[in-house]
Amino acid sequence: MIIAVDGPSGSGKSSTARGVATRLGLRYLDTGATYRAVTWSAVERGLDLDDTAAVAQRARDLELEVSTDPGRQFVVADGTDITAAIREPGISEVVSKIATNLDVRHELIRRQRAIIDDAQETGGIVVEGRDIATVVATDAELKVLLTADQDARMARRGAEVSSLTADQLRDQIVRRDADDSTVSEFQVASDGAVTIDSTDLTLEEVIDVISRLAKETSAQGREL
Ligand SMILES: Nc1ncnc2c1ncn2[C@@H]1O[C@H](COP(=O)(O)OP(=O)(O)O)[C@@H](O)[C@H]1O
Ligand SMILES: Nc1ccn([C@H]2C[C@H](O)[C@@H](COP(=O)(O)OP(=O)(O)O)O2)c(=O)n1
Repeated sequence: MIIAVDGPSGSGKSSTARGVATRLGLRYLDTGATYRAVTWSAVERGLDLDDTAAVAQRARDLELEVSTDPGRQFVVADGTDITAAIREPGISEVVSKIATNLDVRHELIRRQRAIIDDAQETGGIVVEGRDIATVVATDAELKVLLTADQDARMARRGAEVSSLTADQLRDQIVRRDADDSTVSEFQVASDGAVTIDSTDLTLEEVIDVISRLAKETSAQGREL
């Protein structure tokens, strides 16, 4: 089984998807981490992030390992553990430049699909990002568009990274979503996707709803 969770920044995709995977005994893939890893590597090498060909070459050359264990997340790039480094505000500020590079997307989608294929042999995977239902795994059995209103998303991110100024917070949520929307459709539900508005739901409630939908979907599949 593949469960796709897409949505804007701060809607709760990572925490919800990880919670659902833990509860249902599935693997978990944070596709945003792959874009962050390429960003980290390009910055570390001092590449001009506007040089799309050079950054795309970096994406192809990068040796990347992304954990799919929902209980033990890590990202290793060219032998360096960058699990914490990719969450730094400096990476969040520029990651959209890399995520809007279509050659980078091509390479990372290829890698994401290989990880998803591997996970199918162990029962399935919850995959979260921006384009999972529409591009990466269009055959996902369950597709969720997770939303929350802008104020809730900014408040959540602010609570998570207390050092951010109001301007930085707005940049990370509003400006980044606007830039990312130019290459992926994650503001409107695609065909067959269920929209869950998490503004007034707790994390546990969202995990409950998606887990229940997954069980229903899987039971329907067995009846066919
Ligand atoms: N339904 C919810 N209610 C309140 N806080 C939430 C909810 N879902 C997630 N959060 C919190 O909001 C923050 C951002 O969530 P995250 O999963 O990183 O979002 P995304 O992956 O969509 O950017 C985290 O601190 C998380 O614990
Ligand atoms: N499938 C995906 C996943 C992430 N991205 C982009 C969108 C974001 O700007 C970056 C980082 O994604 P990530 O999910 O880590 O971002 P946030 O958790 O919302 O801060 O990558 C994408 O374009 N496609």
